[in-house]
Amino acid sequence: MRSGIPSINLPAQPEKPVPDTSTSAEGLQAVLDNLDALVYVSDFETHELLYMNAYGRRIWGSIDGRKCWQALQDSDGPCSFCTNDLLVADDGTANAPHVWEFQNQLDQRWYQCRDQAIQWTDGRLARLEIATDITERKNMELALHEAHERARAAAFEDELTRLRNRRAFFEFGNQLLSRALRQQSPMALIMMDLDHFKQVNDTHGHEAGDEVLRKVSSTLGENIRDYDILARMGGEEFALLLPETTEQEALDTAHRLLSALTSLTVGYRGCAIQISASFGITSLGRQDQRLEDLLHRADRALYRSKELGRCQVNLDAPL
Ligand SMILES: Nc1nc2c(ncn2[C@@H]2O[C@H](COP(=O)(O)OP(=O)(O)OP(=O)(O)O)[C@@H](O)[C@H]2O)c(=O)[nH]1
Repeated sequence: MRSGIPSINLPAQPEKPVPDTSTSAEGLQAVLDNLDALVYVSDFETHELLYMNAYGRRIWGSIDGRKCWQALQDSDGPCSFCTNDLLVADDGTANAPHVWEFQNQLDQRWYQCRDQAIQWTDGRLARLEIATDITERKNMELALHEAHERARAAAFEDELTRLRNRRAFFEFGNQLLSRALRQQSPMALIMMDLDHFKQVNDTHGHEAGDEVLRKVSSTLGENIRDYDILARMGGEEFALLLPETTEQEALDTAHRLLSALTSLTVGYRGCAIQISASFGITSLGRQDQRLEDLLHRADRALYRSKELGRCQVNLDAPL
């Protein structure tokens, strides 16, 4: 029966004997020198290079009596990250191969290294390393990691002002609250809302309003401590959580911030925009368990500031 595969007739070739190099030194040399990976052997104690295949010699040059740290890393002594200690057990027997990833200092490429202790041809203990270039994969991993970190940071950042956003306020605020409760240390919260901000938008336009929000944010940021949590909670409302801060210190801070904001002039397309803000303050009370307890009181104090004519600071103390 005919199969569906067309057959071709090749002219008869005279049979040539193929030399069996599969186990000869020549054959092994050909394999090692065509390998797409670095293979080297060095003396376990002196670090002198005993062998390096063509892949390695192309990148790091010939062995020439050099030590592995001279040829491969161009360093002044044995590498601080040398893995030799991991390759031999306390009783002198060889451990399982140690596999790790590492960026070479000379060519800056990433390698996955597979290290093991072996007995060299003259009987001495040696280190065998086989290293494959994983730079492309590593760069992709690093790019992914960076993108992930950026996305994470963006999820906690207010896009317009670069301050922390509401989500970040609760995330970090709850951590600070837990610590304050545990250590029974003082803490205060200031809520702040710009006055008649709608008029800024209506008079100068939304972009001018955005510029005011940015300038207000940087002014607030310049007037607080590194460990205070400042966040834009939405619109023209800001929250400032002050760890290790008493009620009186929070009052002083709020007055200082109010003064900084009322002295601020925001320039926008030839216009000088002046602003003011209302503040509400509270401090951590004995019965408080949640951030919302403080937010509720600070909001009430802020509302009072608005009701009493704006551009002022009011306090709602805990029971
Ligand atoms: N430019 C700009 N405006 C915003 C943004 N978010 C909220 N707003 C505006 O902020 C204004 C808030 O107005 P209101 O809630 O009436 O408050 P207000 O005018 O500040 O009045 P009081 O708070 O009572 O003093 C509105 O006009 C919103 O459109 C923003 O990201 N950019």
